[in-house]
Amino acid sequence: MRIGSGYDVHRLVEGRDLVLGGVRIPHPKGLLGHSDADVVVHAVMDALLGAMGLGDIGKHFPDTDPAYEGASSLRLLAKVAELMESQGFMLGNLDATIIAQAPKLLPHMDSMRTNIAAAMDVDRNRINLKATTEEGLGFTGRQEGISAQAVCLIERKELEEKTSSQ
Ligand SMILES: Nc1ccn([C@@H]2O[C@H](COP(=O)(O)O)[C@@H](O)[C@H]2O)c(=O)n1
Ligand SMILES: C[C@@]1(CO)OP(=O)(O)OP(=O)(O)OC[C@H]1O
Repeated sequence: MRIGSGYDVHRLVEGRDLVLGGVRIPHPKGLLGHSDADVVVHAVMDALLGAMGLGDIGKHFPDTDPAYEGASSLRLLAKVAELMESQGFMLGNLDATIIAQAPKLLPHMDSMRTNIAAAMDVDRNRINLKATTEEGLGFTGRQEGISAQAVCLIERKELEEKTSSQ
């Protein structure tokens, strides 16, 4: 079994859509980035790549590559899931926290969870998402940006198959 952690931040600006977990959320500002800047999906990808010992998203999807301009981060997550498959790993579970003073994310959590599970082709019960405000403190509290953290466990597929057949 291997553990990975991920962290990402994007700045909130006017004139951009707010996309979190692949859900377009109504808000006066959106996150700035080369891709759709889906900060929670970025943290999830970094956790998975970290667990595999394969670096980070900047290494796999450089922000200098026009191919990723405006890219759906869920599509990049699907590529990371393919990489996991090719390396012989499966997801144990993953848990992520979105740190956002606003908007209220609870009503969108279920859709985000469904999207992440679908992009990875795993059961929803392996994914947990949470949100917290920063009680008005710091850059997230001032609504200058949104950050996200993720941790995951992955396991070698043959090990899982052996255990489940015992
Ligand atoms: N952007 C957010 C932040 C929080 N939530 C939900 O509210 C609960 C309480 O948050 P606190 O920061 O006051 O502890 C939290 O557990 C989330 O369920 C949210 O929906 N959207
Ligand atoms: C996703 C990528 C690639 O488009 O760009 P951004 O959306 O800017 O995101 P960031 O977390 O700053 O860097 C990772 C990049 O690989």
